[in-house]
Amino acid sequence: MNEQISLKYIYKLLIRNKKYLLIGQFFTVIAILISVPIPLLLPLLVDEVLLDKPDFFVNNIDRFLGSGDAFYYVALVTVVVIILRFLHFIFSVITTKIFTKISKIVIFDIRKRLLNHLEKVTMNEYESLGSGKISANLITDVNTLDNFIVSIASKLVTSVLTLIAVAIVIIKIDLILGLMILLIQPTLAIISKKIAQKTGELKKEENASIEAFQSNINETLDLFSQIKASNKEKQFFKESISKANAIKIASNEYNYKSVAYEKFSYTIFLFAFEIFRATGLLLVAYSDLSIGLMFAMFGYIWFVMTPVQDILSIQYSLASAKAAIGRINKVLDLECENNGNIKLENSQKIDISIQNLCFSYTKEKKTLNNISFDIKSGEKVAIIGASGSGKTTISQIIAGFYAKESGDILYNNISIDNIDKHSLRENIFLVLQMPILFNNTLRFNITMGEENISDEKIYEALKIAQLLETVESMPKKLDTIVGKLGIRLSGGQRQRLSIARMIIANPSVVIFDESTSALDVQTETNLFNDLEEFLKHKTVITIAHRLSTVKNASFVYMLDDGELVQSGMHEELEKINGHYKQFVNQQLS
Ligand SMILES: Nc1ncnc2c1ncn2[C@@H]1O[C@H](COP(=O)(O)OP(=O)(O)OP(=O)(O)O)[C@@H](O)[C@H]1O
Repeated sequence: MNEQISLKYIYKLLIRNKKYLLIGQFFTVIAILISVPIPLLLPLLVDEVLLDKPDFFVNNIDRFLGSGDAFYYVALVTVVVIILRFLHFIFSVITTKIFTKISKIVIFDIRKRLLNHLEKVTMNEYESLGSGKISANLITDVNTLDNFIVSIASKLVTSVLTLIAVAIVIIKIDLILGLMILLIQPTLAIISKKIAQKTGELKKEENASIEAFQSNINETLDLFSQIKASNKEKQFFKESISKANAIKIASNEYNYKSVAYEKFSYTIFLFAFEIFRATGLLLVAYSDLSIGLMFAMFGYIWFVMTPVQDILSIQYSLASAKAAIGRINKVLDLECENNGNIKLENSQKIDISIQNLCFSYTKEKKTLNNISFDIKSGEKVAIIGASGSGKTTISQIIAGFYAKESGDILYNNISIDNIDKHSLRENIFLVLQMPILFNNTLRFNITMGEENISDEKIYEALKIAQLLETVESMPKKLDTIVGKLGIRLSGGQRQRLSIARMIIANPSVVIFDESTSALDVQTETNLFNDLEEFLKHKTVITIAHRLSTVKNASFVYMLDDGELVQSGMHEELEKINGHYKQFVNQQLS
């Protein structure tokens, strides 16, 4: 069972970097020790220099550096404060660097684990989530975890230690003002977080309206010619205008309310600050708190703002991290391909035996029901049947894309369960009806990124695939970029490119799944003539609707609604009243 991602798992990954964590925390403590006294230094000069009550600072400066006037003391302490601030900056950068590095290592581990898992999941399982959700898990959710890990690794310890150190200092200076600081800041931080949540909701509404507009306008523009052809421009653009209007409303709400909320939360802070200031003044008037220490306390109220907010933000990022972990685990829950240890040697002769094969995409309906037949090595067979009868499904199961539900498929008498799927797919090549191409060069698409295939070999494959002239007429030839999903090539060119890909792969079993449906009959005939020599000793399974495409097959299997209803040679089947005869008659008529 795959270990799920959890907070404990993240902790385990973090602890693997124990050495760096400890170094990071060490620099954190130094940074805190440097920063905590800063708000105290200059205000103390109010008492010691301006009010002429020399104490710790002035006495020590006099003793070690000599005495001077007010400018001398103020300048000296200012320089010290600036140096401390600079050192604090340096140590903060060092700790940020260390903790960021640790979090990136942990996040890379998680992403790598997800990718390693995805590589092995079955097609059925992959389709249950879909590419959109999976890529959101890999990008957005893992980024959420990244933010969380940076927060806990760097901010948690820093903020807690800073607060403890400051609490000790401020309570020692004055109990009442100290407690006020420790109470005011968290309360204000909670209020402003709540307000931020409200703003967040408005922002979400604005984003949703923008997304709705974007998807609407994208679709409208993508299908512009179709819309024009149906004379429906007015209707579609009216819809786009109503989506644009929704942005106007949502955006207006967000923009003015977010500013109002922000100002509201700042005003509350100012109220609290004024009360705090008044308390400070009263304490100076009615207790022994000095004016300098009062100013220092004004500094500390600002100083604790960051650690308090950081601690609160950890709490919020914990909640989003937990949700992200839940979604990420859905990817890890996807079942892996049942991969066996037996490797099929490359280009060996393969006898295929399908035995009582059953398969369903969904619980409601059986797609393939109890199918059995054998294909001997080197045979040329055809699988035919009405649309939706299960031809593509069976070919994809034979090629090891989908896991069977029951029954078995034997390759040279070895069950598919015991075969290494990589070696299986190296021997069986499925040429699809609608090949999907990478937005890359023709060369990349034909070789699938393999670099040690010569151009000569590629041109040879293109010649057999009836694509040589087309490629040679392109200005950049093999370096031509085919566009997203191969948009710059016609359907027939894409199919022929996929056949060239198959020729380069040189498998022992080739499955043509409607792979020449977009070609005219003449090009198709030329293609199969030129392929004849290449396919001579290979097993060929052809799936097609056109009689002309399957007529070269020596044996025919006829599927109907997921069941094998007829099998035999063309000549035999033609004579029997049944599905095949019906198929032929339909084609002839
Ligand atoms: N990925 C999928 N998820 C769910 N159902 C599917 C999926 N692919 C195919 N089906 C369903 O399985 C049945 C068989 O589909 P299949 O593509 O194997 O038929 P086919 O005989 O190849 O059809 P065609 O000749 O139209 O290509 C159909 O009812 C189809 O709707």
